[in-house]
Amino acid sequence: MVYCSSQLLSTSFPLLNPKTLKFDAKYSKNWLPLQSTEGLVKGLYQTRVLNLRAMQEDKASAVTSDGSELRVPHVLTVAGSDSGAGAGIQADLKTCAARGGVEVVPEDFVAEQLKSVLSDMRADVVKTGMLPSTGIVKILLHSLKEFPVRALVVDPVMVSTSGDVLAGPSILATFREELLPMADIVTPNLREASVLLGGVQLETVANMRSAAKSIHDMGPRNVLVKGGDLPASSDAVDIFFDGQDFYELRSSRVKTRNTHGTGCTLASCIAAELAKGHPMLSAVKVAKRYIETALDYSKDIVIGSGLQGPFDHLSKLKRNVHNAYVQRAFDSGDLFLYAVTDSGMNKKWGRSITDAVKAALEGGATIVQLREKDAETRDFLEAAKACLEICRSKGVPLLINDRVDVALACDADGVHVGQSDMPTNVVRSLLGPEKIIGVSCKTPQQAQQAWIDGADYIGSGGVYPTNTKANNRTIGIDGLKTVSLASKLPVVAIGGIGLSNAQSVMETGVPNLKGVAVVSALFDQECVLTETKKLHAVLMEAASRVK
Ligand SMILES: Cc1ncc(COP(=O)(O)OP(=O)(O)O)c(N)n1
Ligand SMILES: Cc1ncsc1CCOP(=O)(O)O
Repeated sequence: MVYCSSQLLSTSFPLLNPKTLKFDAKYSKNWLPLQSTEGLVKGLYQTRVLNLRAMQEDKASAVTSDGSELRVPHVLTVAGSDSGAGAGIQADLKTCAARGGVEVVPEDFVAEQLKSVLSDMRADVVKTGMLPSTGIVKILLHSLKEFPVRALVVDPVMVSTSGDVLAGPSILATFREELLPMADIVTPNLREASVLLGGVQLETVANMRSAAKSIHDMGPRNVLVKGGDLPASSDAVDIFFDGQDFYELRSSRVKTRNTHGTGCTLASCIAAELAKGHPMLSAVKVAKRYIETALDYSKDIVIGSGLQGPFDHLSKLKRNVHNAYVQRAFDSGDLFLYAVTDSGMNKKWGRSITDAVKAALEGGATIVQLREKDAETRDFLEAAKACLEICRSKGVPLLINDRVDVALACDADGVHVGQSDMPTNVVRSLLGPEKIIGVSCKTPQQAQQAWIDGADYIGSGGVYPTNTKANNRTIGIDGLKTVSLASKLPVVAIGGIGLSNAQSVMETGVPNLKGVAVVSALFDQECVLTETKKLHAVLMEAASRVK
């Protein structure tokens, strides 16, 4: 069995002497030159190899009874880290272990590691996974007495997915008698709960409740019996018992083979929430929701061909995991012919938003904004999703007017906001660095602020009077020039612009004025396609003159 000490050391102590746990050049001397000359990646694998190598080095100097040197074979693996553990350094380690190349780390070594980490980093919460020997459990308990933590989360890993019991009778007794009484929460699945209780059958939610109670009697402050393996259950039901009340925590069962590591993940998430200071029940609820979401995001991922596959822990950080679309970077040229929709106008002419957007794209629109002032949220979202598909097929960005929530929900390319909408810096923090943000500006100060707050472009106007937006102050061509000259961001002109005046707007000659944004000139017209084509031609003509 490989009990990899580098799990404990990997992130914090890359070049440690395993005996003293101090930095020791001895453990780097053979390694660093190789690393620097070969340009190898530093990181997890380096640590693991070093630890193995370090341990082996000490052994290599041992002498056998007949006086000859006991030479332990060394394998140096130079590879990447595969978090799925099927390839890379993890596969190398497992293979070496299988072939007799790695040994279980000595208990005093684990004790030293725990001491080093707990005394130095003052952990808030400790979470345990598979503990391979009674000695190591005892060392852990001893360390926790010496360096108390706020909470101990015990994931009693005792039965493998294939059903093998990983913990022998003596370790089981230590779990029951010593580890569980110190735990703030223990999180057995059905098989582990059954093993802890001496082999009782657990087949119903009622069984799970009595198991939670019996395990609680062993001493942990809280028990979570996980019912993922409960037969004939459409929900994933877990029973949480805090010694007083039972809570039946249900989530929908995600149909996927990618469930490898859910137990470790759930317990780690509970630990993370506790470390942040959250109460136990809410930590458990968050963890359960996190698992459900991550499983759902990863349900169709295909990695490996075994019975179980890994899921994507970082799905929350990646919007729309299923969507292979990679948004291209914003280009100020996108502002050339900016089509801004208006549901009232399209309704008046008897067409859907999607038909209107299709026609505008066909006519040459280079960016689209959905400005659906009267739409119900759900209809707006549906329209946005449909238009997004159309725009993406043409490689044209689609922005949402005002509604950051709608943009996030459909993963639109960005948002346009006005001076009384959500502040631009808040929009940026919600949307992240890649999305496009436009801001309406009528003054140089607003333009300066938009730049500071992280906008990508500004919309400036109304250049001319308009019937589309009520009570909108007109700034004229001069106002547009003043704002554009002051702006560090590209500018699109808006307000009352159409075939008759687009050329005058573009001929202002301010270099960062990149195009015109229009509503009625395209959408309050019988044929969107024709009008867009005509406006595109006018803009092209103007652009050729300016050059
Ligand atoms: C490109 C572009 N420029 C300006 C506006 C106006 O936005 P805002 O000031 O938020 O007013 P409403 O559009 O919300 O009425 C715009 N939408 N697009
Ligand atoms: C939304 C907006 N913001 C400033 S003017 C305006 C309306 C533009 O519409 P139109 O192009 O029909 O004048």
